[in-house]
Amino acid sequence: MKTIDELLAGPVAGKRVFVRADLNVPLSGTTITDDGRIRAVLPTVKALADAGARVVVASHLGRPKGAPDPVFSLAPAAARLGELLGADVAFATDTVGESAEATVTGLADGQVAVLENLRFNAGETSKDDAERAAFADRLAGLADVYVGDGFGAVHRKHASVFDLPARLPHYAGHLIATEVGVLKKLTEDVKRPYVVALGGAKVSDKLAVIDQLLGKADRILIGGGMAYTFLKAQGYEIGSSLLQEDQLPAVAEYLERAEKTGVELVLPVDAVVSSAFPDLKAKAPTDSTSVAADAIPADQMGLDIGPETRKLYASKIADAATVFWNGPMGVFEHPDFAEGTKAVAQALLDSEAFTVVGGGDSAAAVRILGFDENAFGHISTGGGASLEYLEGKTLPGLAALED
Ligand SMILES: Nc1ncnc2c1ncn2[C@@H]1O[C@H](COP(=O)(O)OP(=O)(O)OP(=O)(O)O)[C@@H](O)[C@H]1O
Ligand SMILES: O=C(O)[C@H](O)COP(=O)(O)O
Repeated sequence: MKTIDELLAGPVAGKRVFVRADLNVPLSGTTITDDGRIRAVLPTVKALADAGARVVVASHLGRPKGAPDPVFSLAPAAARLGELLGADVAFATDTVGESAEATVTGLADGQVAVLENLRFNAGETSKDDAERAAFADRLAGLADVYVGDGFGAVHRKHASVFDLPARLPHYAGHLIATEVGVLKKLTEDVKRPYVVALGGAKVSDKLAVIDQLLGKADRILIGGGMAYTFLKAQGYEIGSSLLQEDQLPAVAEYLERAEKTGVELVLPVDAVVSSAFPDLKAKAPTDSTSVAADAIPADQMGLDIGPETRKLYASKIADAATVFWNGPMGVFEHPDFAEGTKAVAQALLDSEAFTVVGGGDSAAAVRILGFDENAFGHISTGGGASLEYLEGKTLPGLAALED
């Protein structure tokens, strides 16, 4: 994989450099609640701008449905990037249309522009190769060189991640180089006991990862939204908690396999439940209570791991040599459901283990809940991406940078 250092070793001034970043930051309205992913791509953007490149930054944000949707605009991220750079950052109100073309044409050497959300175009995420290729062709028209630095999205076979680098000279940015360097160590020589804690809300993506992790980790602790599919597979009532019904047979098989192979697959023994999903903006107090995992009332939903589970998971982390944690244990954005995530973060810090925290929201949770991010071994900007990397999968966005 050629890195940006090779690009910077040659003449870059005046070149239009397309930086595929992951600016998928958590938002409350238009307010960015954690800018970690923007800060993470700064070294690449700054190095290119300082070398006189015309830097075109592109990213997705959230999961819009292939058409413009103001809720998912990258305008707040572009503004924040400008603040962090201490420079004016131009913003194109589309991705490949008139605004993008005019914005890129108007860039002077050393200036930075951000394009609107790539996923406002159906071609970005299309499963149809030709549709993705057509969109990638249009993106390629905006640049001379491609720098891949959106580590959080390298597991996606999307036009800007996979198809575009094939059309331009391509390099890995500083963030991707750093992320791969650290995660590689976990695949090559992992110190045991190796404990993986999984949570979050992208249940369908992350359940599949367990299949592979069963052959690698010594213990897997399950929290967040995915815990309820496991509890349901055990025959428990889970009320209106998140459920991935089509995965129930797979989850039952994981439980069986873990038992046979001696991997500890640890499930919550209690949960913090509420009658409704909380208002994350007003953060008004809720009717939350803690109940045993086998006693979730039919009209309630599980939104965090309970106090006994917190103790249990802390004890399972205490003697680990390596811990990889992806996905908040609960809806940490509301104080009534943040204790599980806090407890796991604290357990990582209390252990002697090499700790890796992966995921946009997981990393944000650590910072928002007041932990010192430098106290962890590595905070990865990728959740699904880091999990799939650890599985040993070929990631489209890394493979595309390789030749
Ligand atoms: N029990 C639960 N029910 C519903 N949502 C939950 C639950 N537990 C956690 N969450 C939500 O999960 C979200 C984060 O999930 P996600 O899978 O996106 O994690 P991540 O660390 O950002 O990983 P990635 O980078 O792959 O997105 C948080 O916004 C949190 O509120
Ligand atoms: O948050 C993430 O994990 C990345 O930004 C990828 O987002 P996605 O899961 O919507 O593809």
